[in-house]
Formats: sequence, structure tokens, C-alpha cells
Amino acid sequence: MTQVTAAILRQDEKILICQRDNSGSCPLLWEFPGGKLEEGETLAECLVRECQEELGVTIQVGEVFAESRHTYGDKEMCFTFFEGRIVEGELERTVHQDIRWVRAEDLGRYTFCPADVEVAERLGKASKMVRIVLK
Ligand SMILES: Nc1nc2c([nH]c(=O)n2[C@H]2C[C@H](O)[C@@H](COP(=O)(O)OP(=O)(O)OP(=O)(O)O)O2)c(=O)[nH]1
Repeated sequence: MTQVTAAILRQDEKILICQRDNSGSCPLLWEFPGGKLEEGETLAECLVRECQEELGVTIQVGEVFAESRHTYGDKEMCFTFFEGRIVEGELERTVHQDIRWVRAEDLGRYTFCPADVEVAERLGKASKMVRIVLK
């Protein structure tokens, strides 16, 4: 089974989302930065490497936010979403069509890869709950 890691990078109450390019799987859909696990690395190492490659930044990997499984075509994929934050570097767009910082409650405006839909919904709901509690 293919293992994929993805990062929920937060900054100033926003979350970084990335639009895949129009080739490969999930063309033009939005995702959280990350990618496929390579042999010999841990999930956290994979995520640090992918963020460096795709965004030119070093991240600190935090807690697991969610895990999910999804079958794309005939490939079963296992996703681990981690909390994270950028600790070094300036964001650059190298492989994505677009990258954006978005408020959690606005994630619903974007069409995510199927494996991310529930995670994006959960992030949106959590931000609304925080607002209700703070009122
Ligand atoms: N990085 C990332 N990939 C995701 C997310 N959600 C989701 O379904 N995916 C899928 C898209 C890809 O099929 C796979 C990640 O592959 P990748 O980003 O390392 O590599 P890739 O473009 O070469 O993938 P592929 O087209 O060969 O499948 O997981 C997500 O939030 N982040």
C-alpha cells in the first residue's frame, strides 16, 4: 500500500493549501503539501523532505491530525495528516499550480483531492467551534 504524508501548516490563523498541476493524479485539485513515502524514511522525515522539495521551506512536524485510506483507481493509499509549522525558508512554488494561505472556515470554497475532503471539513468545523466558545 502506498503511504502518503500531508502537512497542515498554520500561520496567522491560516492554513497553507496547494493546487496540483494539471498532469498526474487529481489534476488541479487542492491538497495539503506532502507526498509519497520513500524507502527507509519515517513519515515525519518524508513530510520534511517533501515540504523542502515542493515549497523550499523547513517544517517542524507536530501531532497527527488525521489518518485516512482512499483508493485511487486500483491503488490503495494510506494518508497521514500532520500538524506542522514552517521554521525556516521563504515559500516558493516549484511544482504546484498555485499555493494559498486560507482561513479554515474558507476551505469549503476549494475542491480538494477526495482523500482530503473530510479533513478540510473537520478543519472548517473546528474553527467555527472555537469562535462559538470564544464569544
Ligand atoms: N501531497 C498530497 N497528496 C495527496 C493529498 N491528497 C491526496 O489525495 N493526495 C494524492 C495525490 C497523489 O496521488 C498522491 C501523492 O503523490 P505525490 O504528490 O507524492 O506525487 P505525484 O504527483 O507524483 O503523484 P501521482 O500523480 O504519481 O499519483 O496522494 C494531499 O493532501 N497531499
